Amino acid sequence: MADSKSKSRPGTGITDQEALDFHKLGRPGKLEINPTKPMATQRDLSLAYSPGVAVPVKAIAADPATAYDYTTRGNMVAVISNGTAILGLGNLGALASKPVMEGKSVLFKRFADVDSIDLEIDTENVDEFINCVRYLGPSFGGINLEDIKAPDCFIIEQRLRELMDIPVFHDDQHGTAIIAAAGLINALELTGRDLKTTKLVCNGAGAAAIACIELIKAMGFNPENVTLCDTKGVIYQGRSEGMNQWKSAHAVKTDKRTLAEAMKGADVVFGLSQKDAFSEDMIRSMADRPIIFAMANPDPEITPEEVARIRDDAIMATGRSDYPNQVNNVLGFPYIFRGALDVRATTINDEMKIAAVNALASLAREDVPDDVVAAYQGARPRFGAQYIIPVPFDPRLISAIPVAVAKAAIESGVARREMPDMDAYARELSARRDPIASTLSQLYERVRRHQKRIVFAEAEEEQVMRAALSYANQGLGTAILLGREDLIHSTAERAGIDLNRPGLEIVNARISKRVDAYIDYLYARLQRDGYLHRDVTRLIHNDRNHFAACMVALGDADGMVTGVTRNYSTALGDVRRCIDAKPGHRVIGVSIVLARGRTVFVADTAVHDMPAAEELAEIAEEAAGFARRMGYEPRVAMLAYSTFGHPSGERSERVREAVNILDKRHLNFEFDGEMAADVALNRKIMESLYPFSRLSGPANVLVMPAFHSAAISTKMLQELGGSTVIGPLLVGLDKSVQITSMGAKDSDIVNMAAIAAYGAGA
Ligand SMILES: NC(=O)C1=CN([C@@H]2O[C@H](COP(=O)(O)OP(=O)(O)OC[C@H]3O[C@@H](n4cnc5c(N)ncnc54)[C@H](OP(=O)(O)O)[C@@H]3O)[C@@H](O)[C@H]2O)C=CC1
Ligand SMILES: CC(=O)C(=O)O
Ligand SMILES: [Mg+2]
Repeated sequence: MADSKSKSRPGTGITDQEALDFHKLGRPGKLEINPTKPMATQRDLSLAYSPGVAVPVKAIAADPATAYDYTTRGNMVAVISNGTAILGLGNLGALASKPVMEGKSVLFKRFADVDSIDLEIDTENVDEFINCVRYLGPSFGGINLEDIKAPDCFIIEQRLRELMDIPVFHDDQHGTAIIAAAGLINALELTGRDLKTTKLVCNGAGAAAIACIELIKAMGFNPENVTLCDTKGVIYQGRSEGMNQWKSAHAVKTDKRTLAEAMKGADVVFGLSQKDAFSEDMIRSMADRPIIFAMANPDPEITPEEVARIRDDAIMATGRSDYPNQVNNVLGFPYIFRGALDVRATTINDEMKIAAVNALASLAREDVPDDVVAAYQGARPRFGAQYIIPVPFDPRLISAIPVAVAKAAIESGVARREMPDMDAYARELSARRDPIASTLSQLYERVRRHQKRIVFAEAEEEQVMRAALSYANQGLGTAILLGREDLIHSTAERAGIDLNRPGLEIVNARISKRVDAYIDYLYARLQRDGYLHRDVTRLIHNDRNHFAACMVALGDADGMVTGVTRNYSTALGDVRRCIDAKPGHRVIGVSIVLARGRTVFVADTAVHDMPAAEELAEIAEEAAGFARRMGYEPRVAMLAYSTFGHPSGERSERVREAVNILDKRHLNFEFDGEMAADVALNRKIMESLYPFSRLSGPANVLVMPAFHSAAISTKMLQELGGSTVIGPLLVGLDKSVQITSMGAKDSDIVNMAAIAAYGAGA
C-alpha cells in the first residue's frame, strides 16, 4: 500500500516523501560553507592564517569598523530560534526548528545574496537566550530572530536591541507586519476604503499579530476599530484570562466575546493563528468586499477555495506560494537586511520598516515589465484583487526594497556608511540576481501552461518513477511510464509510491498496439544500414530507448527522457537510430554551468569527438541559439589552449579556422577566438591584454575545441569547483529528447523532463 508520504500535499504538487528526500539526499540539509579565498599554497596559508592574519587582527583592534572590510561580518546574518513557535506548528523545540532556519538562511542567499547561518538555541528561558545571543555581535552584521513564541519574543528582541549595536529584527513580528501592511494598503485602495474607518479583526495575539496591529495603528487605523482575538476569544478591556501586557495594550471596550461575533460586519480579517481557525459562517458574516489575509503557515486559517465557495467579492491572501497574493515575510527579510547591511546600519528602525512597506506596496501598482513577466507564470499581472503584492521571484524586489531601506537608514541617522550614488547602488543590486533561477522558473512555468506528454523510458527504476510522479504532480503534463506493468507496480508498492493519480500512464512495449507502426517506421530507416526486419522487431520489443524514441518520432509522446541505466553515448546511439537532426541543424550537447552567480553554456559536451573547423562553427551557432532561447544574449568564445595565435598548434589552428568560417556567415551574435578560458571569462585580462577582442563582456558561451576538453572541464568544475552543471542537454534533434547521466537523482530527471517538454514547444 502506498502511504501518505507519496500523497501530494494539497495545492503544492509535492509529496511528503519528496520533501524528506529533498532535505536528505546529497548533503543532508540545505546549506554549506565555502571559502572565498584560495587556500592552495604556503603563501595563501601565510596570508589567511599565521602570520598574515595578525595584520587585520591588529587593524580591527585599532578600528573596529574595519571588521566590515576584513571579515565576513558585513554580509553575514544569524538566523536564530529556540523553536517555540515554528511556523503555525507550535512549540516543537530548537532542533525541530532547524529545517525552517536553514530555509530562511538559504532564502537570504538566494534572494538578496546575504550570507547567513542558522543557530538553534536550546532553551526556553528568556534570560539564558538573551545571554547566549548578546555576545555574538562581533560575528554578524545582523541578527534575524525567528519563530520564538510571544510574549518571550518581545522581551528578547527589546533587550537584544538595547544590548547590541547591530540590527536585531524579529522577522515574525516586523517582517510579517511590513508585508501585511503593504498588502493591506493596496487592498484598501482597491476596495475604496479609508483606513481611519476600516474595521479590522486580527485572530492571533502573538508575535506576528501584535506587530501587525501596532504597525497598522501607526499608519492611521483607529484603535477602536481593531479587535484582537486569541485562543480565548476577543481581547476586551477587563479580561484577565490568558493576558499579558502586550495583549492588554490592544484590549478594546466591547461586548463581543468570540471571534465569530467580532468578525460579523468586519472589513478586514488577519489570520495569524492556526490552520482552519476561520469558519465559512465567519467569512459569510463579513462586510461587502472583505479583505481576508489568512497568513498561518503552512496551512491558512481558511483556504482561497473555501472562501470562493462562499463569496466572490473577497480579496484573499495567504502565506503560501501556491495561491495568488502571498503575504509572507520572505518578501521582506532578505531585502531589508540587504539594505541595512549595505549602509552598516546600527538598527532597523520604524523609518526603514515604513520605507519597505511603501516600496513593496508601490511595486505592485507599477506595470510589470517584459523581463519580469516570467516571474508571474508568464501572465502579466495587473494591480487588482488577484495581485496586491509582488511575488517572491519578482526580480525588481532586489533593487527596490534595499534602496528604500538604505535611504531611510541614512536619512534617520542610523547608517554608518554613506551611499553617495543610489542609482549605482540599485544597478549593483540588480547584478546580484542569479539569472538562471528565473530562467528555470520561466521554463517550468511555460511547461505548466503548455503541458506536454513525456515518456520516461526507464520507468521500472525507482528514481525514474519518482521523477515521473513529480512531473505529473507539478502540473507539467502527462508522464508516460514505459516498462512492464507488473514490475512498475511492484517497484512502486515497495517504494511507497502511489501511481494511481491523473497525469500518469503506463505503456508496456510488449503489448502496445503501436508496436507494428514503430517496427515499420524503424525498418524503413535502418534497412539499408545492415538491419534485418527481425533485428528491428527485436529492438522495438526489447529495447525501451528505441520504443520510446519511436513514440516521440511518431507523435505518441512529445518528448523523452532516458539515460539512468545506460551510458550517454549508448543512449544517444539508440535515439539517433530513430530520430534525425532538425533540418539545417547539428546535434550537439550543451551543458549549463552555474558557478559563483554566473551562468555559462559549454558546448559540445556530448556528440562530436574531434570536431573539424566547419563543425566547430556549427557548434557555435547551435550553442548561441540555445543560449538565446534560454534568455541570454550570447557572447561566444571559441576556446583553445592558445590566445590569438600564441602559442601556435594544430588544434588552435582549427579553432582559428572556425572563427574565420563564422566571420563569413554574418551572424547576429558576438563571437571571437581562439582564446584561452581565463581570457574568455575574465574581463580584466581581456581588456588589458587583448583590447581588440570583439566580445563586449566576459563570454557566456564557451565552445570547446574537442569533446574531451568539454567533458573534462565541466566534470572538473562540478567536482572541484562546486559548480552546478545541468546537462549535457541535447540540442538540434528534430524531436525533443534528453539523456540524463547514469544513476541521476529523481530531481535531475524531472529537470531533464521539463527541459524536454520545453524543447517540444512548451
Ligand atoms: N505569513 C507570514 O509571513 C507569517 C505567518 N505567521 C503565522 O502566524 C501564526 C502565529 O505565529 P507567531 O505569531 O509567530 O506565533 P506565537 O506563538 O507568537 O502566537 C500565536 C498566537 O496565535 C494564537 N492562536 C493559536 N491558535 C489560535 C486559534 N485557533 N484561534 C485564535 N488564536 C489562536 C495564540 O493564542 P494564545 O495567545 O491564546 O496562545 C497566540 O496568540 C503562525 O501560523 C505562523 O505561521 C507568522 C509569521 C509570518
Ligand atoms: C513565514 C514565517 O516566518 C512563519 O510562518 O513563521
Ligand atoms: Mg517565522
